Amino acid sequence: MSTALGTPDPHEQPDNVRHLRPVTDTVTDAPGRQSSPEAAGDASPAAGHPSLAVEPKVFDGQVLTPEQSAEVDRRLARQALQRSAAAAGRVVRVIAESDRTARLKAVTSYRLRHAPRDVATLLGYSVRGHWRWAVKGWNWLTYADLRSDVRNARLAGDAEARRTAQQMIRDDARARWARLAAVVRRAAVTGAAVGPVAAVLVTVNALLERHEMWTWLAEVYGVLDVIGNVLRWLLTVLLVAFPVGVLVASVFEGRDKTPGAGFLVRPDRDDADSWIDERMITAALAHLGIGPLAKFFKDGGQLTYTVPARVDGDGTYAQIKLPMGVTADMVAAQRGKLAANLGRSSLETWPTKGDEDGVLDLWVADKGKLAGGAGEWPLLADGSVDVFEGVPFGLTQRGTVINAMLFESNWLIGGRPGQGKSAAMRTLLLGASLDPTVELWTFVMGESPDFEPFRPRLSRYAMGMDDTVAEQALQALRDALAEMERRGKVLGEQPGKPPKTSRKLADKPGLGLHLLVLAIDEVHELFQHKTYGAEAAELAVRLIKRGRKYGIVLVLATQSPTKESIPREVTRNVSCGVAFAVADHVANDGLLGAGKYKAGIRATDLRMKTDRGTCVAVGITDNVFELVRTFYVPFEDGRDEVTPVIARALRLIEETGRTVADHTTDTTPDEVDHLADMAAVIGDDKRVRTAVLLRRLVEHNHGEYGDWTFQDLKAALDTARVPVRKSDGNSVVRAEDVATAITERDEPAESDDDTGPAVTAGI
Ligand SMILES: Nc1ncnc2c1ncn2[C@@H]1O[C@H](COP(=O)(O)OP(=O)(O)OP(=O)(O)O)[C@@H](O)[C@H]1O
Repeated sequence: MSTALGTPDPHEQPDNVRHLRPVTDTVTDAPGRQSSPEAAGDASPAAGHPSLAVEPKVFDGQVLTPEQSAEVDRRLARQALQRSAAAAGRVVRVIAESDRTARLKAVTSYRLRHAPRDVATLLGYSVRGHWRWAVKGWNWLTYADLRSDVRNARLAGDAEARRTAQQMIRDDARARWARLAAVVRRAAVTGAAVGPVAAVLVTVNALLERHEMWTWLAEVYGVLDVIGNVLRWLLTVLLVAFPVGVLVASVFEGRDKTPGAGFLVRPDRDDADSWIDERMITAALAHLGIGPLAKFFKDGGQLTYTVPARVDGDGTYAQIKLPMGVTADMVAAQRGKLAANLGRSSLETWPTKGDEDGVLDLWVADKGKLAGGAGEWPLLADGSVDVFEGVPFGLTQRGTVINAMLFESNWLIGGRPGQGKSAAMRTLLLGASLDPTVELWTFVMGESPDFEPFRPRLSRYAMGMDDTVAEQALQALRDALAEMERRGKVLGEQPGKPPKTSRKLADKPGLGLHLLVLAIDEVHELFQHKTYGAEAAELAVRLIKRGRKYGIVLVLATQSPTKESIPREVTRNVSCGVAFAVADHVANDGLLGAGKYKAGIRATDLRMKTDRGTCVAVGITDNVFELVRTFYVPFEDGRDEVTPVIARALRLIEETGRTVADHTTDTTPDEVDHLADMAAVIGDDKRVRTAVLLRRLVEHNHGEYGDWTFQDLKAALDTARVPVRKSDGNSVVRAEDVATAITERDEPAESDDDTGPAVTAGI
């Protein structure tokens, strides 16, 4: 509802008219904004000036209901609030701006106050940076890093690593001089080409004025002048910028905390948690409860670290000269306590005797590093082997791959049941099988299929609990010994003083000087055999002592490395001892050698199951011992990764034009050649009585004929079509009949055989 009103008197408003506004409501609520003249000026009391005619104003208004009026009030209140907030914001901004200025002033004055200290710090960084550069330069010039490798390798007794580092120094020096020579040569060639031209230009310039020169020559000089000016300018800039740049770079270098100058900073390590340093070792040793050691520390003694704690593979190594009255054995005896003091498990802590009784070699594994297996066998999918270089066997505690030597090395592998002996032996033989010249004889003295996939690659193989296997293993030892004699003669005829079995000789098929590996699993069964044990032990000892030189080696595995089951001479003379988890110090020293347990080299600390596949080994590297995580090539639970490797090994043999030497003799009773045996035992006799023939057969091969009766003999003769004749009332077998039977049997084979003898692996 709208209404037109007369001259407004704001004090006299009808009740229901609370707000009257001009039609063109130009009055704004915003402060500072101009109100319209009608609203602001004309409606003011000044309008009542006497000289001014009072013009009645007409307002267009609206009569509001109380609710609408309340709403307008609220809106006005909100706008007033917003105006106040905006005003307050402006005040805060002003304060803040004045704050920033104050802060700037404070910071500037603080910086100025501390300027001398800051400059000193920067100078300090710069000096340190220059020092680091000098050290780096010196290290580079003197091959300090490689020399340190040589020193460490020498201390560790690692001849191979030492030789490698020394060779690297020589190679590096040669390359460096060659580079220098190349630079000098290039400079000389450039000087020879540019020098004369420059000399001519300088001379001409000195003798002639520019206007006297040909125009083009003067232009050349003009260009040269410009280039010269630019270069001069650049040089001036550089003379200022270079020192500044060097200063800035040296400050950055000085702030760098990464290892560079080795003795200024500790080597960076990812596994900071696992860090073991001399301080921790000293504290751990001080709390072992060893009387003389505790007294030494109490009296203020300081340990001498002949090798300071340093990263060594997956752990830390240190060598310590122990004080008077303390031996390394005493520390080794407290291994558990030492491990606890260092926050490690026993298996991760290896205190052993150094070069002398009073020198402690300590190697501590990084926490949890030994828990992982060795990973995939490097030759699983690809590759061949030079057995004279070694076979990948496992990872050392330092995390490096061990190339185990089979050539000239006899092995004794032992440990409690199910800890990985056969698997380790399998890995060694698998590696050897990938050298096409290697001949493998394998006997398993128990019912175990561990080596079944090897069959086609083996020249001799027998597996089982019965006596025939023991007999064949014994025969193999006898034959290996005879082979050794033969090789001795062949080797003696070779050039060289004295000639030595080598890769070169092994590669000559006619000589038969290739590596012959005779592996016997569960060998204690053979050595303890009541009929064949004594002879087997004697032959094994002779082979171990003398066979190496002729390329014949034994790899023996056993669950029971006691002196009753393994001859002492075998234990003493094998070069590589491998102990998986063992029960006691007797088994430990039986495998690793006398005194090893006392010296801290203990497979007793390996845990059944948990440390399956991990062994302590001696003789497989130049180090006193190795803790080895062996590679595992599975052959169990329907998983067979051995057969493909054997197939590859056979292909390698084929590619070299060889065949697997087949010396397989009588792997089962049925394969015994009865006729040949009869011919052998009849010898030069024309005929022998059947009773004599049977007796001689039993003597000849007890395993095969020991339980034969006359019926068995008769049946065998019938099968071979050899008649039993009568002579002076006795039943006899004639040599002539046996020979005829052999001829008739072999005839078809002989007629087929027109290809000549095949070259056999290694022969
Ligand atoms: N290097 C390894 N890594 C992982 N597991 C392994 C390793 N070696 C062996 N094993 C596991 O241990 C089991 C037993 O291994 P293996 O048969 O070689 O033991 P063993 O000591 O020869 O036992 P036994 O004395 O009974 O013949 C294997 O079936 C395998 O599961």
